[in-house]
Amino acid sequence: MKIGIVGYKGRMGKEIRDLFEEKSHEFVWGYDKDGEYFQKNPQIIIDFSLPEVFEKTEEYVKKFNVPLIIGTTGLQEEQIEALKALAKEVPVVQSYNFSIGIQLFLKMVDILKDKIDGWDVEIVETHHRFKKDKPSGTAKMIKESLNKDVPISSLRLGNVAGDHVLYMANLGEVLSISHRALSRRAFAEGVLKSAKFVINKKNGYFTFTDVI
Ligand SMILES: NC(=O)C1=CN([C@@H]2O[C@H](COP(=O)(O)OP(=O)(O)OC[C@H]3O[C@@H](n4cnc5c(N)ncnc54)[C@H](OP(=O)(O)O)[C@@H]3O)[C@@H](O)[C@H]2O)C=CC1
Ligand SMILES: O=C(O)C1=N[C@H](C(=O)O)C[C@H](O)C1
Repeated sequence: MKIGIVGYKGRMGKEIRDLFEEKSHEFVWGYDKDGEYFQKNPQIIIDFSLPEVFEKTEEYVKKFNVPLIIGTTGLQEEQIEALKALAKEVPVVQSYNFSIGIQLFLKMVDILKDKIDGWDVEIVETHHRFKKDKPSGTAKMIKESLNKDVPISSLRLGNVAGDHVLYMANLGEVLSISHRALSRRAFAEGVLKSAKFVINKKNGYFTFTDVI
C-alpha cells in the first residue's frame, strides 16, 4: 500500500516508515513541522505527531478521502468527537497504544477490576525524556479500564520506550501487572496490522482492540 505519515520525521514516524518499507509498502506522502512532502496520493494516512496538528490531519484525510490510523496521545475530548464524526466518512483506527502486550494488560485489568475493592491501586508510567505529554495515553487507558480515579505517577528517564505498571495492594500482599516496550517496533507492528485491517473498509470508528 501507499502510505502517508503525519509526523514522518519523528521517532514513531521513522519507525513506521522503516517497517512498512521493509514489507514492500511505499512511503509517498508526509506532513511535518516543515510542511508537506508529496510524491503521490497516499491510500492511507498514519498520524503520530501532536494534538495541535490534528486539524491539519483531518483536512488531509478529507482531501485524499483515505483511512486514518492515529496514535497521537493527549487528544482533547472534542478531537475524539471530531474523529468519530470523521469515521462516518472514512475508516478510523485510534489507540494510545498499538502494542499487543498492552491489549493483554487491559484484558487482565478487566478481569481484576471488580475484585480489588478496598485495595490501594496506583499506576506508574516511565518514558524517555523527550516525551511531551504527561501522563501517558496508555496510563489514561488503564485508568479508564479500572473505572475509578487512581493516582498516576510519571517518570521521564533517558531513552525508555514505554513502561507501564499497575500496582494493587492490600495489607498483606502486593499484586502488579507490568508491560515494557523494548523498542518502538512493537507499536509500528500494531500500526501495520491496523493498516491491513482498515484499508478496504468504507468507514467506521475502530480501536486497536477491534483490530486484534
Ligand atoms: N499510540 C501509540 O502506540 C504510540 C503513541 N505515541 C505518540 O505518538 C506521538 C509522537 O511521538 P514521537 O514520534 O515520539 O514524537 P516526535 O517528537 O519524535 O515526533 C513528532 C512529529 O510531529 C511533528 N510535529 C510537531 N509539531 C508539528 C506541527 N506543528 N506541525 C506538523 N508536524 C509537527 C514533528 O516534527 P519535527 O520532527 O520537525 O519536530 C515530528 O515529526 C506522541 O503523541 C506519542 O505519545 C508514541 C509511541 C506509541
Ligand atoms: O510517547 C511515547 O513514546 C509513547 N506514548 C504512548 C503513550 O503516551 O501511552 C505509548 C507508548 O507508551 C510510547
